[in-house]
Amino acid sequence: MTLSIWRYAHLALALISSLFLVMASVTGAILAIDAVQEKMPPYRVANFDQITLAQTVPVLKKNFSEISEIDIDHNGFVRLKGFDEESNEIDAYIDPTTAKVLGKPIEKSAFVTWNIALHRSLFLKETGRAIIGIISFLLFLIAISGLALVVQRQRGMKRFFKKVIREYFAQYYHIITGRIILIPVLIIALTGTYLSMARFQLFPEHKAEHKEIVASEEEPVQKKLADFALFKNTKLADVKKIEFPFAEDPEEYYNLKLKDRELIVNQFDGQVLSEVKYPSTLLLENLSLDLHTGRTNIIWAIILGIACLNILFFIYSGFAITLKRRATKIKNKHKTQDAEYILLVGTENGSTLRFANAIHEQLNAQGKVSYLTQLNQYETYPNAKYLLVFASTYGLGDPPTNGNKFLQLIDKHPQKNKINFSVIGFGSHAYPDFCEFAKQVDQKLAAQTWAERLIALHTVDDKSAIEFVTWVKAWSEKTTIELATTPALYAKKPKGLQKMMVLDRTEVNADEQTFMLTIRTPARTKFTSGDLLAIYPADDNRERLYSVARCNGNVQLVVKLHQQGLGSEYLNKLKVGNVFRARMVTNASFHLPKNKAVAMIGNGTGIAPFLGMISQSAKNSNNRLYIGFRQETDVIKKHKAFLEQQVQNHKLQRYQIAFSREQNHCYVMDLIRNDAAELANLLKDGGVVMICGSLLMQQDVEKTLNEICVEINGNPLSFYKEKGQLLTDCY
Ligand SMILES: Cc1cc2nc3c(=O)[nH]c(=O)nc-3n(C[C@H](O)[C@H](O)[C@H](O)COP(=O)(O)O)c2cc1C
Repeated sequence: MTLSIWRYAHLALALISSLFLVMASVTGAILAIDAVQEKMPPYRVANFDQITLAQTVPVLKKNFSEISEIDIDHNGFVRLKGFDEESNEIDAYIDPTTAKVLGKPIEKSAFVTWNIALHRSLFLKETGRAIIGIISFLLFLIAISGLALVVQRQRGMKRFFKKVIREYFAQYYHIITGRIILIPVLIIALTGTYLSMARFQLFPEHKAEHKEIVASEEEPVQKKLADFALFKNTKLADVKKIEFPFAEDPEEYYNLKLKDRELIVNQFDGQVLSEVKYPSTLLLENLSLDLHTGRTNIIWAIILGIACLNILFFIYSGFAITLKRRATKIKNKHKTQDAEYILLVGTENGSTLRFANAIHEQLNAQGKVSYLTQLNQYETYPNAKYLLVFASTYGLGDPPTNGNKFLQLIDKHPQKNKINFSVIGFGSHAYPDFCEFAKQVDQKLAAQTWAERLIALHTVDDKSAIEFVTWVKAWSEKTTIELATTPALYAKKPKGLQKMMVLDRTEVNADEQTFMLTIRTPARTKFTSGDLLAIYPADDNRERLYSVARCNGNVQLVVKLHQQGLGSEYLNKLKVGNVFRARMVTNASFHLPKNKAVAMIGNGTGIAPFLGMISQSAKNSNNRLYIGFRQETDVIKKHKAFLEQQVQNHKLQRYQIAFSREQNHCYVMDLIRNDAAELANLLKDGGVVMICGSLLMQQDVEKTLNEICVEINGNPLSFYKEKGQLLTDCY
């Protein structure tokens, strides 16, 4: 229940405000760049924060014949208005310690002024300002409801920053970036709201009203300005403006506007004649402006800019999540009262509905009267013979939102006839309470006098079509209703597949049971050696990944043929000229590092990405290769010739091959041990070790490398791993 309130609040608020938020975020990001740029001119002097008025005012008085005022802006730039010794009018940034003119005041560009107007009021004057104020407040509510959703999802505040289980891109990064950027977004929203409230004078207005000052009758004597206690104790950084006395008249004073108060100061002896403190609402308004604009701190301005861009990403990913949830719709041909088969679905993100729909459609196609609905729509079904419950689990083993009332509804609507029920739980072993809600439903139904369990509870881990088919078979057998048992029919079809063509292939090598494929991808496909080719051999969501090399712009891979191996048998059936559908997956953690010495270590098919990396290497690269095979075959002879060529081209420093089943058999570990000192040195000097091939080989290689590193370098391999000097791609 609580989840749904937060979710609907979060979504409704986002829907209402999204258009305005897009505009405010884009203009906000531009203004953040402007805030950073504003600080670029070198008008802020060194040690600005340490300079006192006693160091500034006398110097300025000496160098200018008349000063009307100085302004100190949020960048720490000091602007002086007055006249110089030659009576030229001055309005410029100056060095407060030397009185040197540094530059002319910078006017904001027309584009930035336009942006500010749009950001503050949408060009709608007061109405626009009111809208923006409301949107700021809505953003605050969105952030709070988002925070509540993440806390619920993570099962408590303490686990707020714990690992998020990745379901798909939009969902994952909505949460990940949301957690990081939450504080800046809350600050933007709160300060924006406060500024709008201040603008509409919702706080008492403040006017600095000084008491009446009576000038002394005595002839004033000018003390040294540098000796004024006030000037000595006041830092320039705490001053916003000083209005200078117009003439040497006892009734003319310094008017000092500090950050928190305003002072009237006697120009002859520096006495404070009147002091008015600003109210806290005004101080808060100034703080809000600093925090909202980032005008006082360049790093904060950058964070605000990133937060604005992130709000745009939230809008995109938030709507992507919503659309995904609503992707499958429920369609019924028959009425509830007539239905013999009642299918009830408990889903949060819609995938369970896809499975239920597939069964619903098959039943309808066979002329059965089937009715599909959500768990919370449960009622009495006068004609029902079969009840099928498809239930996912969320939170702490809780029901999904559309099933949160179901257990109570079972008590509320006892059925009149006997009904055979079957429960299928959808969940994930990544969570501790696997399919907990489905288990509760199964037990609750079993306790009803009208209900008879047809088959035991079945569970489906991570939307597995294969596990779902186990239930399909069991239910079909009991009911003698034929249902499709091909997993592919229930699986989500992978998206974004591209057509690829086989350009070349070798025969399967009899000893190694390996073969090499060269494949052409569509022209604009981006990939490099070390990336992965993803194929879907059964046209379902079962994916098989292969490490590839990029050779002459084509994909090259070495495949080990496994008996009844889904992926390898599929690839083995491909002939030159065949076209199939697949996609390239970027594997950035296994790309060849630039400008680093690299030791490539692998066995068997693990050579594939290395062949591409070597041919893609720059001349005189400090690469070496240690590779292990069973026997020397024709394909390996070809590899050898290729490697020889690369050594001559200075793309590979050297290579060594170990054959485990040749006469003087040796393993890749032996090669490593022989080169122990070199490899230890390579790691010590910041070089990288890349391992590709079997997991068993990886374990042995890491063990050997660890021994070498401890012995020679005095550091375990984990020391280099943490520094990203060990890259692996093993299977
Ligand atoms: C935030 C969250 C919490 C989850 N909690 C559980 C859980 O406690 N137990 C479980 O078995 N599965 C849990 N799951 C996994 C889902 O039940 C599973 O992915 C299911 O197939 C989703 O079905 P749906 O797309 O129909 O909502 C959770 C998933 C998410 C996103």
